[in-house]
Amino acid sequence: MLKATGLCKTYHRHADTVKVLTDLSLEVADNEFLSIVGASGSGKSTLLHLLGTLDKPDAGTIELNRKRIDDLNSRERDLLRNNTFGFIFQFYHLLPELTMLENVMMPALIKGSIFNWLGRRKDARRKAEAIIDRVGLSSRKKHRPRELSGGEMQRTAIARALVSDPQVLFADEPTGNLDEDTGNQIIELLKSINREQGVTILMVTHNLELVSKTDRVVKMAGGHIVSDTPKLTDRSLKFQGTSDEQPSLYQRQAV
Ligand SMILES: Nc1ncnc2c1ncn2[C@@H]1O[C@H](COP(=O)(O)OP(=O)(O)OP(=O)(O)O)[C@@H](O)[C@H]1O
Repeated sequence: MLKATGLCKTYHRHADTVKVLTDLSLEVADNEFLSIVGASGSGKSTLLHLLGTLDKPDAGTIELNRKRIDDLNSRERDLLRNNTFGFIFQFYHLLPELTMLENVMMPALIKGSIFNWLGRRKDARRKAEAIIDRVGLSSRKKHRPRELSGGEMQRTAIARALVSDPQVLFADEPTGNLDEDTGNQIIELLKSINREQGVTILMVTHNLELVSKTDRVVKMAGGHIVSDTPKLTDRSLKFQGTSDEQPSLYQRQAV
């Protein structure tokens, strides 16, 4: 349902040019939970930004449900991002002066027309409260972001991304600032959102432990996809190496 073909992206800064993506193609099916890995600077965030229409490719096309989305004007892109996509970033991007509940309500308030503002506010509040409950933060609704822990801020960011019922969730290092246990809680939350609500998730991460919990792993290097590992299950794993070696993720093969 999300299909990128022949994507190219070069950044220009003063006299420097940085060629980041070259002829990259990728198809992501509905309801997939895909992780994107690779060395720092390999273009993972750039790819996520292009797919999420936060930036435009220099060449190539991006389709969502067989419709081009790379050539939309800025108003059409805003609508797509508000109605169909959700975004979770490493640094949360919460508005500091708003309460946690208001932060979560914000996308639902922006969505739709300026008419019936009061009715929409009521709906947005009801929806936000249900999602806050889902992410386990009902007791923190009146807190400002500075009064929340890192894990709570990230769960707030997830709730905010979900409030407008996205089809696709883009997560850029969603556990990057969190300790291992909190990171695991976040990944379990993303997994349940993927399974129970059928939200397609594309996640950039450096954390191989988290990667192993996703359906499919795309590895990038030098502006290309260098490996694309399909869904792995315990029974479909074949380990290379001796039995007493711990197999790494990239030694696993789907059979
Ligand atoms: N706006 C920009 N202008 C100029 N260069 C940029 C810009 N954004 C990214 N780059 C460069 O493009 C390359 C790829 O960046 P990108 O953020 O996509 O990598 P990444 O794989 O996500 O890295 P990391 O794992 O460190 O976050 C880097 O060399 C980066 O310096």
